[in-house]
Amino acid sequence: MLARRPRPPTLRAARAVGCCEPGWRDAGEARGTGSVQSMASILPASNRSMRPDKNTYERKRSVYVKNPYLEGMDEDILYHLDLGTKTHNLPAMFGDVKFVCVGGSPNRMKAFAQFMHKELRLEGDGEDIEDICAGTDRYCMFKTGPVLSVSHGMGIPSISIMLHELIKLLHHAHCCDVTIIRIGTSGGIGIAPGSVVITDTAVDSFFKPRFEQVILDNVVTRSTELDKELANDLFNCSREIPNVPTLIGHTMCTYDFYEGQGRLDGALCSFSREKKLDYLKRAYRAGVRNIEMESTVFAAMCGLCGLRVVPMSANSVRLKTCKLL
Ligand SMILES: O=P(O)(O)O[C@H]1O[C@H](CO)[C@@H](O)[C@H]1O
Ligand SMILES: O=c1cc[nH]c(=O)[nH]1
Repeated sequence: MLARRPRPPTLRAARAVGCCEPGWRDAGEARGTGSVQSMASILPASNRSMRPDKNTYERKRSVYVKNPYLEGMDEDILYHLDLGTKTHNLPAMFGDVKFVCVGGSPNRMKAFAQFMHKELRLEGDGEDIEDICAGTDRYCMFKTGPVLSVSHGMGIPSISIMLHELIKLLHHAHCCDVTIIRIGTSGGIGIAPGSVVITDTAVDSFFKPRFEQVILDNVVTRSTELDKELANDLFNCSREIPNVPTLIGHTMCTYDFYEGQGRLDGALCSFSREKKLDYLKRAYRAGVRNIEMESTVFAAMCGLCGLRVVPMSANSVRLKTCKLL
């Protein structure tokens, strides 16, 4: 581990990522305990290079967009966030953002922002924190100090629309050295219910570390490389938290909650219980410890645009350890 730089005073007290705070659970999903991670301990710590252009902390790592058309545009409207470059002063509103935490549900992300507000000991109780995207009901966004908490809905298409606009927002706001963490739920494979999986590799349904984006009528394969040092930092933080089993493992990202994850209780099911078990066991042998629905595109897009990125999910159990024997 490389030597840490001194932390900004506003963040010294940051204790973060409260997955077990009120609002963490969605109706209908049985989930166990979440985790509380120390965000203070994962402040920009390294001078190691990272995609896409080997920038270092000493030189500040900007949030990139990779779209030659954007620069020539008179105005950029972030439709689904209800924000824009002409209607809002994005640098003033968001220029100090250092951490972005995303998750599927609006209530969870609001509860998380309120939790962070208290952890950072900011003025007031944070209960009246406002949804910055209230003008649209697509996504919710809350800001407390340097932490942005954003909902992304379910699945790759939903999170990818949000990420396009979020990344442009961070770029327009001139943010640098931004860490992004998905604090989600997942189905665990061969691990204790309620444990938290910090993803080291996001894989697709074929257990491959890739994200296939259809662009026009081409399939473009993108890397799902994650920030291993951030994953290790988060894991080290988890050691400070009793009673929340935490591990680092591969996360499988599927396009569907039911058939895609081997569920027998969807409206459609064309495979046997044995086939399901065989698939989940093969996933386990490939290093997969949990399943969710966003990690590959999250890794691919954020990695390409210069953010430190890691998905992290608390899990209910899809395949019990005893079934692996
Ligand atoms: O808990 P969130 O963040 O919504 O994520 C998980 O839960 C949803 C399915 O219930 C999928 O989006 C999956 O990735
Ligand atoms: O995608 C998901 C999310 C939560 N739990 C699951 O089993 N799968």
